[in-house]
Amino acid sequence: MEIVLKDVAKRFNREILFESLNYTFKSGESTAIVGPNGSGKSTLLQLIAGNQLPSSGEISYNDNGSNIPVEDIFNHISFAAPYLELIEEFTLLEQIQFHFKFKPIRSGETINSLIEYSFFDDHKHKFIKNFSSGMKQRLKLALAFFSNTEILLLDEPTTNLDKKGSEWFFSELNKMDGSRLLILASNQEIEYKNCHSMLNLADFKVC
Ligand SMILES: Nc1ncnc2c1ncn2[C@@H]1O[C@H](COP(=O)(O)OP(=O)(O)OP(=O)(O)O)[C@@H](O)[C@H]1O
Repeated sequence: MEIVLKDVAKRFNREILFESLNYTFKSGESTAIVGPNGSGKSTLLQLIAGNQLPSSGEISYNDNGSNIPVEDIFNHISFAAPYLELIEEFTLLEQIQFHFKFKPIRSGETINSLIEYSFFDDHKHKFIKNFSSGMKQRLKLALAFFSNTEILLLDEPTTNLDKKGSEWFFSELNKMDGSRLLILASNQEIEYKNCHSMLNLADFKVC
């Protein structure tokens, strides 16, 4: 899998976040997207996920020589971010079952193994609306890690996680399937220090 950004620019009204962005993300590689607050890290993830369109330029997705249309890329992506919502009216179990109706679960894993591995055993029937912000973030990450998708997008992954949650996150990140394509947006070096490469949006800011 390759995600190719060709001359990508994004602006909101008169504010140009970045332009002339040329970059190729590849399977088996992890890339950190860094840059100051407001430089467009989250926006770039939204473009890559196909949730927003670039103002100019092109994003293409190539899987072993065949092009994946942007409207299908959702099937290949797991995306965890503090601003992406869970379904508050669901219980934990319902949320997980619902998620895996759309994305296959990783080989060898089950809903129960996800619950156990992510320390949710005592919360199976608790409503998402009653989860703490750290529990919600841990659940979003667990759903992304346990989904059998080629592309993993993470935005500020340790937001709201306590020490145990952060340790859990880093151990899961370390044992991630090496064939996945990881893009991690962050302001915190501890989150992205093990990424193979870094894309600094400050380098693509219009002066
Ligand atoms: N839908 C929108 N309409 C108008 N402006 C927007 C919209 N979404 C984002 N922006 C603006 O784009 C800029 C980049 O926002 P973004 O959240 O992508 O930055 P970021 O690098 O992720 O920031 P942070 O480090 O604070 O998380 C900000 O100035 C933001 O206000």
